[in-house]
Amino acid sequence: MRRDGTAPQMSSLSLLEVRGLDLYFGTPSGGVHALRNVSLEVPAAQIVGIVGESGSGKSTLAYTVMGLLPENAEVTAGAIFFEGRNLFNMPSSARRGIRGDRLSMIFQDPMTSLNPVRSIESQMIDIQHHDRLRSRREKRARAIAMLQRVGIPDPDSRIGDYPHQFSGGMRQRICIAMALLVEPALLIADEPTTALDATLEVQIIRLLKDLQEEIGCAVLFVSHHLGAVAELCDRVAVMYAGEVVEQGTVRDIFHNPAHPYTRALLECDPGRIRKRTRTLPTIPGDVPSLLGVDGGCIFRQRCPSAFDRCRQEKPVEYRIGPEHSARCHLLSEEQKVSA
Ligand SMILES: Nc1ncnc2c1ncn2[C@@H]1O[C@H](COP(=O)(O)OP(=O)(O)OP(=O)(O)O)[C@@H](O)[C@H]1O
Repeated sequence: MRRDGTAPQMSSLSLLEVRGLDLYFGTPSGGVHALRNVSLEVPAAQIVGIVGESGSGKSTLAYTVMGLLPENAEVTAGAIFFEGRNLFNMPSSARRGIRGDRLSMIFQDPMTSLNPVRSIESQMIDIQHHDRLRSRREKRARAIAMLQRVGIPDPDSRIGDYPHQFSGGMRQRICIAMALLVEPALLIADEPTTALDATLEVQIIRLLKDLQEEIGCAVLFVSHHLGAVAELCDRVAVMYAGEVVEQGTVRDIFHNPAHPYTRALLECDPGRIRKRTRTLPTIPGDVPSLLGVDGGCIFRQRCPSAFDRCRQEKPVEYRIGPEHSARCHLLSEEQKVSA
């Protein structure tokens, strides 16, 4: 696994490539090792889900890609390539440019991205500031058309309203409209439906899928909700306590899970996926502390199949299929992904 920041060769078609990422948060109790050797790819125009229990590092990964980490975070290894360029080697002005233009994000709470004291109109015109060819009038017309597309009734008159004048579901639709107005190559959606009721969630998931197909952007979709991931995504990465323990196509993960953690999530109650239960099933035991993580398998304390080697040695990534891999000693040495 390359962790040196040299450009990727094997999968040069991917829009986003996260390679061997290690990240710590400095805290008074010591360094929280929140991401460990995380590698992930998002091919152009595909939807990749990241699923895992609370504290597994999903949001931290999303914020690292966006370049929106808090001051106590430090990336100690790895690289992130976006459209072939290492984001960590760019000046911050170039990174900001990419963030407003090629990369967009929607958050769990719409008010994270909406300014409560500015009208939707001024915020939607502002977000198009990279576009120097269109006039303000044209930008307003584009904003209205996008509001219409995401299902805001009477957008012509409502565009002048303020965020508090819309319901939670409508606010999230407005955030989606704003994020897609710049026609990003990659949209990062960090649990965008968690604050909504189940009916609204279904509507927002369908809207995201339709818009992704229309615009042709890729989506990195962070979620607790296995059903939503199964419905929306092409590929899935399963995270546990700061590591990607398994990744593959939706079919690989939901029909042929290889890692005991993924299996535990699915076997707890397979009907939950169908019934659209919105929280991840609870599996016995607790997520381990990320202070002073040792060299063994991170899942071993909760793993029904753990054996001696799991305590002594961290599993490498084993290839199970063309796009399917997992980090577990139960998988044979012959399937090891070449280093
Ligand atoms: N600013 C911070 N300072 C210290 N530790 C942090 C900080 N932000 C996150 N962490 C820790 O990093 C780990 C990963 O957190 P993260 O929020 O990325 O997980 P998550 O999978 O997104 O969880 P959730 O589903 O609850 O949002 C957790 O142990 C968390 O406590």
